[in-house]
Amino acid sequence: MSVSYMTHPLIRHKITLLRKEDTSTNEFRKLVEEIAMLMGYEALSDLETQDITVKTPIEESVQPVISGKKLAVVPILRAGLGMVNGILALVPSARVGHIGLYRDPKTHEPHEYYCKLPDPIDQRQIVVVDPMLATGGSAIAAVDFIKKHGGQKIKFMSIIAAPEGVDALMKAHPDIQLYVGCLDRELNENAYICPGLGDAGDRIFGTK
Ligand SMILES: O=P(O)(O)OC[C@H]1O[C@H](OP(=O)(O)OP(=O)(O)O)[C@H](O)[C@@H]1O
Ligand SMILES: O=c1cc[nH]c(=O)[nH]1
Ligand SMILES: [Mg+2]
Repeated sequence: MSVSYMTHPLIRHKITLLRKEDTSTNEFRKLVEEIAMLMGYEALSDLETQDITVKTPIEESVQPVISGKKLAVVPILRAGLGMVNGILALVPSARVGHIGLYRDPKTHEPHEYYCKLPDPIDQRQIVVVDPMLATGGSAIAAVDFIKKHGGQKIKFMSIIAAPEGVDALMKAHPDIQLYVGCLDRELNENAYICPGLGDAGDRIFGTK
């Protein structure tokens, strides 16, 4: 598995704003979408293209376009939903799958409550999105599910990750490509990322 950590100042700047506890729900949502788009720009640099013939005012020419139908964005609900439009702004014709998981507050184990993927999935480039990679339990369960349904080319994008989550995901799925906006220090006793940004789902949807 390859892990890429974002170094672009625009991404790092927006992640800093995201962390502030007085960032409003509205602002938080916008930032998550913008960061997803900027990270997507980096993560999709090897996206498949196909050649088409276009007629310019001067002449006919063969030029590349994105094979958009071949991409699937798969948010892990709920918080991953906040990143979807950022990726769709780059590849509007991408398909969207959904994986519903919540972390048990006591055991921190992921529980699945919804799954729907584009069919067929085996030839698609899949980009799983979730702003937080903490213990890695949710990410591992999501990739397990995608592979069980035939997904093979998998990228995973998280805005903030803990070292524990990166290690666990690398161990469980060494074949995927991971893109991390910022690697934080550690998990606390409640398996929250420190310094982190709190509960991403609650901050995106204004719950709690
Ligand atoms: O790496 P892990 O330890 O599994 O933690 C990360 C997961 O926790 C959060 O979801 P949460 O369970 O809070 O659900 P929500 O998005 O509905 O708030 C987050 O969005 C990840 O999916
Ligand atoms: O810090 C964390 C850990 C898991 N989920 C979150 O939303 N935040
Ligand atoms: Mg949450």
